Amino acid sequence: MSHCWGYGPSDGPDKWCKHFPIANGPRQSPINIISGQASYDSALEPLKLNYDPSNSTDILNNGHSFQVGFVDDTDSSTLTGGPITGTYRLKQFHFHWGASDYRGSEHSVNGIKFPCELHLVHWNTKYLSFGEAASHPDGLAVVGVFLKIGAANPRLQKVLDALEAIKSKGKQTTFSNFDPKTLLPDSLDYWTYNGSLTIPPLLESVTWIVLKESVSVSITQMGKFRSLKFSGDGEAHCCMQDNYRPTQPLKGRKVRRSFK
Ligand SMILES: NS(=O)(=O)N=C1NCCCN1
Ligand SMILES: [Zn+2]
Repeated sequence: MSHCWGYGPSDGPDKWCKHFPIANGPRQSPINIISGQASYDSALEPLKLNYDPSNSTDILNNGHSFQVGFVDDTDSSTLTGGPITGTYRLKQFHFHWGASDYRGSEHSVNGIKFPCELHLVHWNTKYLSFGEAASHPDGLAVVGVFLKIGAANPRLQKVLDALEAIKSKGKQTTFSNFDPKTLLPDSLDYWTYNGSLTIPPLLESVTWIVLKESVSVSITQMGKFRSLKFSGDGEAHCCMQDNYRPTQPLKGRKVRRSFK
């Protein structure tokens, strides 16, 4: 699993533009969501998330986060409605988090960062694959969910317990029968805007759907995220934390909200 990029002083977000010039493009993510400037759009439909737990396959430490993968060869785990047209298939979910409870999310709301942010990554089935979809402006849809310090979240526990087996880069293990819908808050009210992947290649192909309501995570549970390593076995230990990109300029984009 070789990357020329990371989150450190020599390969972090400020350096990504060297290999990925789109880093300075017109629709980069994440952004700071200024709630008072997000206009209500009554044409925005409710989100429809239909996931089949049997589609979950594995959990992988990819050296910059960890991800839970899903079988995406049928329309059995999909996102429809919301700001998107057509059917988008769930490919994987992953998280971004900080070294402290005061940072870690990628998006922020009125300048406030959360300790962690969940991303559920979907691709438009008008294209043949995730890779093909990722190269088109309407190719991807990522649902972002903020995690806020509070009571321990029992719905996170199966994911966090699996981290024991994937501490270092490249480690992977089976992760079956998991319904990612259990990670979502009660309300599916959302903000939406046109953006990009927040990790290289930073492709400007993402319709972002950021939920207004957060879910809880305890300080102890945050410690489990931070127990992962960016480094592989036999490499100098480097704790996996602060794996978030700072917010990017809006460059004239409008953020819409689905709620009054
Ligand atoms: N953080 S992000 O925008 O979701 N970026 C991703 N890049 C690779 C595929 C999954 N997602
Ligand atoms: Zn992400």
